[in-house]
Amino acid sequence: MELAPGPYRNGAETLLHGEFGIYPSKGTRYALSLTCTELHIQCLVPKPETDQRTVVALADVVGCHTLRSRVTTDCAAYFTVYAYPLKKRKVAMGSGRARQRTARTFQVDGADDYNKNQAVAEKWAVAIKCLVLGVPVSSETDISLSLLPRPRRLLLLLNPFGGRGNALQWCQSHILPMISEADISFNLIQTERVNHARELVKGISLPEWDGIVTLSGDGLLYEVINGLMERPDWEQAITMPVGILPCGSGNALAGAINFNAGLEQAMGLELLQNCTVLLCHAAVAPLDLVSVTMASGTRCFSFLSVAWGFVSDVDIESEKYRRVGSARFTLGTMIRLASLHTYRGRLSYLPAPDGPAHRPISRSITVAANGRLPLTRLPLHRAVSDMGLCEERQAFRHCGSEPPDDPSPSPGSPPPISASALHPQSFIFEPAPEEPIGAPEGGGMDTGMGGPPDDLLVPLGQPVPPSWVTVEDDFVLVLAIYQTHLGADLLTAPFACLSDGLIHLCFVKAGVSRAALVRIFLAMEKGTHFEQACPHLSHVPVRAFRLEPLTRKGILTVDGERVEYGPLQAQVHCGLARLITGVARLGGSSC
Ligand SMILES: Nc1ncnc2c1ncn2[C@@H]1O[C@H](COP(=O)(O)OP(=O)(O)OP(=O)(O)O)[C@@H](O)[C@H]1O
Repeated sequence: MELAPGPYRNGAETLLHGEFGIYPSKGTRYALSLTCTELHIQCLVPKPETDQRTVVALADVVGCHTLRSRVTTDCAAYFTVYAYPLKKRKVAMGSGRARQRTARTFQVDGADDYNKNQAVAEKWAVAIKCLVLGVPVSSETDISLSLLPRPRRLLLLLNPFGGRGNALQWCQSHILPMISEADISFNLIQTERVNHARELVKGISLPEWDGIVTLSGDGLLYEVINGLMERPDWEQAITMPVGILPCGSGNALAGAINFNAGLEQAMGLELLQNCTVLLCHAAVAPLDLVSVTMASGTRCFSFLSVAWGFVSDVDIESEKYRRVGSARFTLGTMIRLASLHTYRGRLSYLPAPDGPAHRPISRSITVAANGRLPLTRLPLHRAVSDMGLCEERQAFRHCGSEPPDDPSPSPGSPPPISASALHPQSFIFEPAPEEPIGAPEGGGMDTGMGGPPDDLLVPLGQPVPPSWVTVEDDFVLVLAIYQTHLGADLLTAPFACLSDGLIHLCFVKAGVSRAALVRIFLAMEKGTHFEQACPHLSHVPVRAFRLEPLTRKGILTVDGERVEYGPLQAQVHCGLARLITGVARLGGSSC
């Protein structure tokens, strides 16, 4: 193998260059070149008639493993690159897209000595893994194992009843194989009831985890965020990277993550695969949270939206059509359109000054009277984890023990995940003993909720400050949204960013025709609804708002979860949480 420091193609620096065989070997030889973004594979033997080159985008790669043959006389070493490129495929109703697993195994055989070949294979594997994880590598870098961070440990929380109830099946068939290839250690827990995830995260020992990932819709992540914020050490807890693998029906945050990564709008399995690939890439970005306070004094933290009127009506009323998946919203929309309601209310808001708001959050650890963090370390029994798998692979990789006859996992076949690893009853978790568990009806929580002070708000009983704007009117809908997506296929606020410090207050006033409303929602799929200049639709970027329903009955939701009906107010806290987005941006990091 030789290092080729010069530019390769399009000015991209070549980090590594080498000539290898392939497994299974048929005498074919390839030249491999690795740049920061791509792996170029050029066939050398047999010589192709044209300059045929396969380019693997590292954005589609999730991991790379080194392998050794069981045949002791084989002194070659091997490395396998796992990638999931998007492929067009024929589906029942036309054509769709899906990611297709490719596992290419290269044979390093330049030396007569296994150890020398192994060193080369490891160098390639480390370089590829560094690039996938966003660890900076250049042609000057001395590539060695020490560059790699230790494998991540993720707590996976799966709601078996989210969406159409596919989460467990998709987890086994798509998620676990991919994250195992990415060397992610996991502990998978199936939630058993409402607020179970919330209780779990209140009791975990933070240093044991590099992230908490929900496998469901947005509701489960809402529980996780609020569970973290309920902890006495919330300031520390909320810096825990959180992620979402969409198995729900709305999947709004997953839609936003997909959009943030520059990927084409996706639904269902394609969205899940996109988000799992991004999860493997580890990059974390700040995420705005909005503190919502209700008349009862209940306070909760929201990452998505507050909705009243048409949107919350459809969301809650369509719950009964859950079995049809995301189509429940289309069905609910048609039904709601047929009996369009208007709601009288008072909407007050503090307009945002021009430009994004990046107010630093002061963090100070809440310490108990004895000077220690007021949390007990609790046992999380690891009956549902991949520990066995990881240890096996580790031993195989570094000691060369138990090498397989066939070092290459056959393309398309995921690594073996034991079905018993997914047994629904196989974990025990003790909730934090010092705090009462459970929340008031409506998804909120008691006033003991931690979190930063809402310095822009005055108590709900008092008039809003004079700098606020108030609109009293009949509304068809009021939607405060802070992410781009209201559902995986609803690009409601295309201008929103994960941490712009803005609440995008959107409202539609009474008088809008049904046809105009349909046009707005149809255009929302592409995010072009504001271009229609509908006079009834308004958008104001704000820092805080107060909503006072003057109609006696109605539905209010926070992140799609129903909350108590009545006045509420909210303020944004810029970048309070951390979201696994998989794409490195300025100010981001890795989990
Ligand atoms: N085992 C369980 N049984 C019943 N409900 C559960 C269970 N686990 C979690 N939940 C609750 O299910 C609710 C809905 O879950 P979630 O929002 O994640 O899925 P969804 O509603 O299908 O998706 P979306 O919010 O994207 O529409 C959550 O509020 C959560 O509290």
